[in-house]
Amino acid sequence: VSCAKRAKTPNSELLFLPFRVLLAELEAHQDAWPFLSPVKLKSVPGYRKVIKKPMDFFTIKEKLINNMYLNQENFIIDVNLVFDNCQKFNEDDSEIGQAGHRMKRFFDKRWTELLRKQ
Ligand SMILES: Cc1nnc(-c2cnn(C)c2N)n1CCCn1ccnc1
Repeated sequence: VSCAKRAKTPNSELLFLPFRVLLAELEAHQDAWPFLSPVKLKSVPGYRKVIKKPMDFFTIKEKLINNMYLNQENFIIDVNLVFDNCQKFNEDDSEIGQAGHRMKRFFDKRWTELLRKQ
């Protein structure tokens, strides 16, 4: 059975509700623009070579909707992959690099607030 089917129970929907809320907040953030959709590998020289596992907010949302996150850990790993890729490919003082640092700080803050509430 594919993971999508196995995780289709209602409580998993409930379990992942905070992630959908959190992801919506990330997407609505003013500094989210570099991360909203997959990097166009054909038009960004070097990206495919340097970044082994590209990730973006749209892809994360697709995986969430298709129940492909079997636990909280995998969701966090993908979100952090977005920011780690950004830091790897962009200088800290670049536009995109700065956006990535601000987004990571925002995510870390909201994630700990969410955890404390549970
Ligand atoms: C995310 C991310 N990390 N690096 C890039 C990127 C894309 N082109 N160049 C030269 C980069 N350093 N991106 C994607 C940024 C996507 N973007 C750029 C303008 N609007 C969205």
